[in-house]
Amino acid sequence: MTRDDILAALAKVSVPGGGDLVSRDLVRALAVEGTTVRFVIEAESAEAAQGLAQVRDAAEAAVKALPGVEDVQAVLTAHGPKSAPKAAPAGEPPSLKIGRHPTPDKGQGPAKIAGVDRILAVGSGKGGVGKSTVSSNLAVALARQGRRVGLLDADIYGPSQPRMMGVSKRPASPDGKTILPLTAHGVTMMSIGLMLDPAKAVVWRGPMLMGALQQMLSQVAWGELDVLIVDLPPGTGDVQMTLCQRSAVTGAIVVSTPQDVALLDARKALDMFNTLKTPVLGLIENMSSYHCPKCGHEAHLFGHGGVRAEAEALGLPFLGELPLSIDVRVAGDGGTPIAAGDGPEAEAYARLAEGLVRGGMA
Ligand SMILES: Nc1ncnc2c1ncn2[C@@H]1O[C@H](COP(=O)(O)OP(=O)(O)OP(=O)(O)O)[C@@H](O)[C@H]1O
Repeated sequence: MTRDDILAALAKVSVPGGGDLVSRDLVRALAVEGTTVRFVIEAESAEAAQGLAQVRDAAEAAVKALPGVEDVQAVLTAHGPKSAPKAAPAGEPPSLKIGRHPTPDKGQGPAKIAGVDRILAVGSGKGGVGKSTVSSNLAVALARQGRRVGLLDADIYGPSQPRMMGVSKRPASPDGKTILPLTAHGVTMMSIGLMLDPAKAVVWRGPMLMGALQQMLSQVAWGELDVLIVDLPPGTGDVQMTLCQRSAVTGAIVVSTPQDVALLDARKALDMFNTLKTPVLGLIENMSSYHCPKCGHEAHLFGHGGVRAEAEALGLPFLGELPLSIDVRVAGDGGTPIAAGDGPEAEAYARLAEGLVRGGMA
């Protein structure tokens, strides 16, 4: 059983309004693991998604009928805001030149992004604590709650959102100036990883990357958004400074694991946001607890509760804890964030998103 076999089966599933799942380009993040097949059907709008429930059932049945397939999981999602621009056809290079020297700050102060109500920066003191995973899942969880959400991958040194959100198309730039973002799992998204030839990116120097970040902030046509989530690079560097000084960032969220070493670094990130006068909206503990899938025993591999205690000590809100789970990694690697499905991890993200909406942060 290959991807092509599965796509051939999905091409036989008709869609209301004409065509089939493949010819209408509705299948995303197709993943085959052993005898399990996972994919996402992404409708053009929330209304269209409602009418596709039967199509999803038919798609699952069609794939399940293939020899060698035992389990099929199809998730139905919708594009975000109706006004979201259409993506460029696959492979079409943008006419825009990305990457240039940054323009000097003329002292005009932080700028708002037209149509965007709030900008939330997600940072971490050290790499690998799950900042990108939290950013993408939080974006998807908020979109599932009806918020209009954008996700900017500002991790210009190692962009991971295209992989985590299952997007690889190049964004279009019809006028050579405006960049049209893409849509995935109900989230409007943009990443420098979508604009660059990966082989060339590595030879870029800092200033060129900073110029590219400025372009992403000022030239992407985000449309109307309740919240734009910005996935920062780890640590405390130029990107954080450029973002907080040039854009009207509503606030920052700092992600940490519970270990002491991670917390030590998280404090540095908190100090940096203080220096930049960006309000810290709260802390999140990732990789908090682990439930053994075999026996259900709960373990705390990196400790537990350290981030909550740190937030209390600093007088900052503690926004929530997210479990360590292999499914979170597999989902992220497969291009469908775990928050797009059901289960305890998706529920943890839904609770986190609810808290942010209740607090007026998203
Ligand atoms: N709660 C979790 N459970 C299991 N795996 C996780 C969890 N959170 C993140 N991961 C995995 O840990 C790895 C690092 O996560 P991620 O890339 O989100 O971290 P990051 O802090 O953004 O790192 P970077 O420094 O590379 O930007 C990824 O493989 C991700 O799938």
